[in-house]
Amino acid sequence: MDSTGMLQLPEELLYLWHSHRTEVLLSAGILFAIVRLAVHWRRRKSKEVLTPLALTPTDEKPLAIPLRREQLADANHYEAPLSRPATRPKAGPKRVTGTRKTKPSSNDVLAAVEHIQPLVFYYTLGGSTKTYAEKLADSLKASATSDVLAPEVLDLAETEYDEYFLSSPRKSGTVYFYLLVLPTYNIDTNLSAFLAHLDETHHDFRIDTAPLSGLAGYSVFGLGDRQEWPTEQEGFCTQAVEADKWMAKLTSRKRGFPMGMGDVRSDVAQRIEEWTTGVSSVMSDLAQGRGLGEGVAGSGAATESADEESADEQDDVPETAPKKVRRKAVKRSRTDDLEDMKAPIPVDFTTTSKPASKIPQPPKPMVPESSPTYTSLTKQGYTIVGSHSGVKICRWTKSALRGRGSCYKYSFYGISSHLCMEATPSLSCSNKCVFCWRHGTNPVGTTWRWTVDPPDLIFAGMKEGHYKKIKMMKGVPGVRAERFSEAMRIRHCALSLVGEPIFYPHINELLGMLHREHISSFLVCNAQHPDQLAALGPVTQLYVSIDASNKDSLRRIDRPLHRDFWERFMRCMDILKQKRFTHRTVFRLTLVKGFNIEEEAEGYADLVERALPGFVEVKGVTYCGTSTAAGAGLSMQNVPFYDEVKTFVLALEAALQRRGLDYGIGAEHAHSCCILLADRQRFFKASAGDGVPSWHTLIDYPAFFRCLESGEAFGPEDYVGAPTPEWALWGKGGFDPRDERVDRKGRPKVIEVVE
Ligand SMILES: Cc1cc2nc3c(=O)[nH]c(=O)nc-3n(C[C@H](O)[C@H](O)[C@H](O)COP(=O)(O)O)c2cc1C
Ligand code: SF4
Repeated sequence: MDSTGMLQLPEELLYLWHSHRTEVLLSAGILFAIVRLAVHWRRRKSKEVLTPLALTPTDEKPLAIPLRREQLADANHYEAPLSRPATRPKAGPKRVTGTRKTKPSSNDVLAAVEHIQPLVFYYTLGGSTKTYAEKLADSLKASATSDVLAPEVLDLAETEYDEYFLSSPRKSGTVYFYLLVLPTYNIDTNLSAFLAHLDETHHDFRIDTAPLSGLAGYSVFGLGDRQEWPTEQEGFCTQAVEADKWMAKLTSRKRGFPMGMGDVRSDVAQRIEEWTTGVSSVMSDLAQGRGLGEGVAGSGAATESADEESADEQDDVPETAPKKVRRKAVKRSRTDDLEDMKAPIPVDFTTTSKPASKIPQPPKPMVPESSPTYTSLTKQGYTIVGSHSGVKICRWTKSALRGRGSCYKYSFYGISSHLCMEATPSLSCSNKCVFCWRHGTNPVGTTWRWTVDPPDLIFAGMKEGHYKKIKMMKGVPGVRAERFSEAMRIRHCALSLVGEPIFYPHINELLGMLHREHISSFLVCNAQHPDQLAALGPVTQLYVSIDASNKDSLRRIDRPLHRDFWERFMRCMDILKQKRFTHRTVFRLTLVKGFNIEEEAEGYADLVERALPGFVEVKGVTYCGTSTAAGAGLSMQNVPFYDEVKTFVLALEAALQRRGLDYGIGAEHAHSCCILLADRQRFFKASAGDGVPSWHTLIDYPAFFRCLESGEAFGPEDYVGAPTPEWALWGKGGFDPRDERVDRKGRPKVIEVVE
């Protein structure tokens, strides 16, 4: 190229650029894009190779957890509750993935299990706890089977807590039941460290809330010294109580049997023996696949009394309203015939003499399973027995099981509420009292027009229903082992739940069955069935509800279905006067402010003069808040204060004395707003020991059964019991100081003594 050509080259290039620049730029862009895509694709490929595919086996070791809980992932334990993220979580909203895990129920845990392995843990300083733990183990060993193996005994001082108390031990086909036998020391010991470990495990946010839920169950027994630490508030067995509390949380309430407690200076041997029997039977139940109880894991389904409505006892309340009273004019049969009644024959309780219908209707069940009444009653906690009877455990029974006091019948007559069954053989009644607890769906009537269940079926069904409900209490916190064991033998029956017990044609046979099993009977009737009252056989204590002192008041408050209700009522007074020689008779007055208190003391005194009952129980009404009550114009305003009940009782006592009747105040139970007047002639007498006269309102139950079995005639004076306890006398409040008093939330309450 010459020099001229050289000079023209830039011009040529510029010309070329101007004429082809679009194509050049486009081609360069495409080339660049291709290169970028190629680079990107290569990078992605290399990334995928670095991360193994899900579920692909890898040789990489899992990250070690730099904490003291490594063994949680150990194959000998249930799944590790710790889950630590391998990478730092990104900031931003938390994303939750995966499926919701349900907690294993006791039955799930037991599904594939062949044996129960009891583990006995103990702690000791002085040696006594070790001795009892070994005795326990020997006893369990003696009764060991292929289902419930002989126990292993472990000293907590030599046990790795993490091995047993961080997750449930696991062995194929075996599930463990922990038995903890613990003393209490108010000084720092290894036991304090053990309790701290349980506390820490429960509060450790990294650990599952119930890491020991894989256990079949657990139970704790405490040894303490009552001489130095008389009550739980003062320190008796507090460390065992604490262990029980933590174990309940860690196992998700798998308390298999209530906590037992024994005093090393007195009853420990007996208490631990009872507890051993209890835990053995629970383990056998578990081995036979019966689970820990009904309802929920650990039988904790039963309502916790501390949280429960503070409804007062619901006994002795009569029936609610019928829509329409249907009179069945069957001729009144003689009560003597009731005993022999085998077929369901309608019994007429009225005094009308209408001829019977030409075409008799076949009797129907009173409360069929398909009826709304059945649903309503079972919802309220009643167990329906057969077709017309019911049983329910009352709040006092639950309270007594937890050592929190019995009902007023304990203070007045010596009935421990945890030994008491509340039942009725007739859910139907012939009144519709304004203060009735039932919610308006109950059967009512003046005649028995339903099928009649045989008494043995009723008796067996009542007991079964009662024990079933008691058993449901075994996992409830605070239930005392010895009371739970005692409760498995019914000693008293309050035939008063709802309805009218003497409505049932075979009431005497049913009473006979109770008495043959040495179960005492308290029967409450509504003073509307004089013939049945006259024919009533032996009863330990016979109540008649006296809800008013005159006809108008009675109509207003009881709203009776019988037209001749007042005549019936007065006839019952006369029958009761006769019965005072054979029966321990009681007037039950329920005071409703604005209905039956004001200016009625004189009228009630007249009734007492007519019937001469052994006792007059005066009780303020308990407001049930139902629509029935509201419809009758009842509100909290109608519930008298205890002071008002006291004022009334003093007025009644004075009115009785003016009539020359020697009644005095024998006992009180301020908590139930209840006061007892008693016939001084019969129940204020010299004590066997010191000869000093005092009130004797308690009942000698063994003497009652002896009288009954002797076949001789006997009266209420033949089974008068020991003196009324000091704390139950007038002015002392009536709360047994040995029981713990708590408020509605279960917190200890200061005892207010009424002076
Ligand atoms: C220093 C000391 C403190 C105690 N503190 C309590 C206590 O607070 N509450 C209790 O109920 N018993 C208490 N006790 C009683 C023991 O719990 C009881 O004697 C138990 O049987 C001891 O068990 P061990 O012999 O296996 O160590 C205490 C005993 C001692 C020696
Ligand atoms: S008498 Fe029995 S059923 Fe009635 S409140 Fe007392 S414990 Fe309960």
